[in-house]
Amino acid sequence: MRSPILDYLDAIIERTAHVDTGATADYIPELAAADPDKAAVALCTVNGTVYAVGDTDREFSIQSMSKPFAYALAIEDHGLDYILDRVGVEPSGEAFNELSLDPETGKPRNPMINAGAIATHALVRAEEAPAVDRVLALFSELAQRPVEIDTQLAASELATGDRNLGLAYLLHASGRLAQDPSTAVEGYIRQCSANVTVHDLALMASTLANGGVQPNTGKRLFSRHTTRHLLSVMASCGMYDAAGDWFTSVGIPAKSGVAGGIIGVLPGQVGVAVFSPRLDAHGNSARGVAMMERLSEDMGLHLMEAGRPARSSLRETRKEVIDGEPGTVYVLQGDMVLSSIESLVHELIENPPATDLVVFDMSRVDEVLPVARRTSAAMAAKLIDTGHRIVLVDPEETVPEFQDSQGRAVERWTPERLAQSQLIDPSER
Ligand SMILES: NC(=O)CC[C@H](N)C(=O)O
Repeated sequence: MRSPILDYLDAIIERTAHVDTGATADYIPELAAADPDKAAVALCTVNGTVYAVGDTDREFSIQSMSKPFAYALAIEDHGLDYILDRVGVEPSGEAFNELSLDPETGKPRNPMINAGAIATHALVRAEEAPAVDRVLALFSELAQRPVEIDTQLAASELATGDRNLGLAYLLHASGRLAQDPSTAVEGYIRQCSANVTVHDLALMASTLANGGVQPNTGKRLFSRHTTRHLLSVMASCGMYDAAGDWFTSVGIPAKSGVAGGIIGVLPGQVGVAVFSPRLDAHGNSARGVAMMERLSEDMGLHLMEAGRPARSSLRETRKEVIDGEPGTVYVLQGDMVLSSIESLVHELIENPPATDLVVFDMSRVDEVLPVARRTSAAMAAKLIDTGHRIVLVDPEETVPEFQDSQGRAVERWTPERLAQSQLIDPSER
């Protein structure tokens, strides 16, 4: 049976087929000659299954979508502070190939524009292998297949690469380039000429959605922290001078390339990739943007969407006689996140338990985030200080080492112990 997800992606291709504005990149002769009507879309959730439709076998150069991955590699090589000292993270509001550095710091403004990407490429450790080989090896790990350079394309871009060379000399003159200009530009252009499909890109993006772990091989390629940092930079700078338009309409971290690809990442959920070679004035795929807008709208990808308000974590409150003593049982449920712990604490403060014995039944709780643990430890201390005896029923050990914020251990019961000792006060039912 064909997956309805594939049928849905077919519909995305169909519904955006009429978008034929823009033109293929003309400053790289090989790209100018690309078939402009090719189109493909793919998605891959953090579970690792790729759904791809359209011209899915079509290989095209990764171009600027290589920048985020090379940047993450440089961070893993040197640590974030070292890289931040050399390349900024502020959106430039300028075209991707603008000949400019931040006038105050002399640094490239961010790693997603060419100035920052050339500087970043030169920062990738190259003692054991050329930086571009390490970047290619990384792409291959991400895509689960050997990714190779289109050498004809690389030669074509090098031949017309004056602007990037100009940028590299500018960086070099301000002491901001770790290699000599022509080596850096050649390596950077080869990095941009790696050939990929939307299938590859969806896997690459889903690794970022998955916090840096390739979902199928289980291999950690970037730390969680590097991944979070990278996605933040993609959100603010990934679409160049269209970053604001993009983030308000599509609302996910993304990166485009001048061959017509765009990747987008919904953290924790999914990586998406689209391909269509005609570019808009910002150098982003025109139909690709249209596809992404539809995907975002239909699948609710926008990060700023408030979503369903978090359900209260308090399922019910019961007054019971437990072991012959009156007690109050709070039955909690779901994930304990900021909003749910806040609603519980609010309830405990507005309607303090009337009994000394207070039981928190956490049998239905899935996960307790650190913020919820801290807040509940502080709340527990207040309840103990006001004379309450606290019992936790937590068979799944969602908080294995829970104590109140004064370091006092709280009592733990099994669900059976609670069930046996319960004698529900009929007047409360
Ligand atoms: N936006 C892009 O994809 C630009 C990449 C291209 N290789 C360049 O440096 O001009």
